[in-house]
Amino acid sequence: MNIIPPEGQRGAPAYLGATAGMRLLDLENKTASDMVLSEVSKTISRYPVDFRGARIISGKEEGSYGWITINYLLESFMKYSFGGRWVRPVSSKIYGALDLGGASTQISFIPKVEIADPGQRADFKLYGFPYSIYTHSFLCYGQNQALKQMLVKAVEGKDLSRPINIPCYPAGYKSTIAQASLYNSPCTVNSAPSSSLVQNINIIGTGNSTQCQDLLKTIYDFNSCTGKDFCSFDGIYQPPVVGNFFAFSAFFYTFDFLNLTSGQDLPTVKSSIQTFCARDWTELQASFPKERMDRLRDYCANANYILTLLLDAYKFNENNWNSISFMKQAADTDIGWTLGYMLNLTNMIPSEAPASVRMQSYDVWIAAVFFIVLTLALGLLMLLLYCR
Ligand SMILES: Nc1ncnc2c1ncn2[C@@H]1O[C@H](COP(=O)(O)OP(=O)(O)O)[C@@H](O)[C@H]1O
Repeated sequence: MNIIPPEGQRGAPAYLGATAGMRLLDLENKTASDMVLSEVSKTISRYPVDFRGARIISGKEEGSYGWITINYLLESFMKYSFGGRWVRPVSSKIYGALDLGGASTQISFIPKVEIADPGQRADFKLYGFPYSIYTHSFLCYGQNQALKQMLVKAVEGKDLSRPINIPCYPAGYKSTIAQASLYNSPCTVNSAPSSSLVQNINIIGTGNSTQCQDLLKTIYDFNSCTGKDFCSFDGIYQPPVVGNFFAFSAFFYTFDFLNLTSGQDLPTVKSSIQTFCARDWTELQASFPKERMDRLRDYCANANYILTLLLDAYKFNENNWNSISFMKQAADTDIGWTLGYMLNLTNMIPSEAPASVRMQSYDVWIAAVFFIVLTLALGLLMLLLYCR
């Protein structure tokens, strides 16, 4: 309400889209998630805007709208050639999107090969050109749920009366967690032991990147990809990654905190994360007194999670690592699925190329030069005729 001028508020379309946190609640307790949506709808309806509804968007929508957002902001879809024709954009100029949330993560890009699984394909027609993108959203692999899965794996089969070492937490970090809290999500509930979950578990951080990555790799099911040609994990089809990517939201937050968003190569990234993880917890707190404690504790775990997700799951490697840009914004606008959602629902991106289009500045410049030359030539001709 602060941003939209009062005279524009009543006509301003407003939508609420909910993502993976609500998808999980919907699985756990549908009545509760319906109540949340109905309450937020009631509240937003009281505002003087054109509210058009609240709903949980699908993972496919979340992945697709993130991809639309970045390419819209970078103007990858718009190719208008001199002469007034729209030409097909160069596909290498179209970016892939990597989004990491709290409860899910999305990967979307235009692959080199035909997309073999229609379940992971989204088709669009934008400005007159068709696009088929590969997109997949992994529920339970957002960073909060991934770390919960990591803790479950760390305590599995251990004697819980003794302290448990957690290599993903900074060296010297100590805490006590309720056993039940590890299994209070649809992402981990099926791993709960049959005994009652009443123990309190003492955990100790050991800050070891290599062991942390080994532990994190156990949360993916790579076996279900055995024998499949193109597969990331959990048996999910994924063609080889190709082209340039933007990695945003939590990919950015974690790498920004570790000063790793300036295009560092993979060995540098790995060694920075290793050094950060090995730092003593007391010293870390003293060095970052303003940082939220839970975030400071999780940066080591999240950074290693990002490495395993990009390298082991999505199969980026040392050669194409630098095709990933870790960004928060493009064209001074925050990147995420929300802008793409809005552009789609308000039909801001036409599916057909506009019949008449504004001239691009380059074309205007050429036209101006042409006009001046023509005027001068005509002037000279008239002068010549007059003198005769
Ligand atoms: N400024 C920040 N610094 C570090 N981590 C953040 C920041 N903002 C959000 N996060 C973390 O990034 C993850 C994704 O956040 P967000 O994109 O808001 O969530 P979601 O996509 O699940 O709605 C969460 O784990 C959240 O705790």
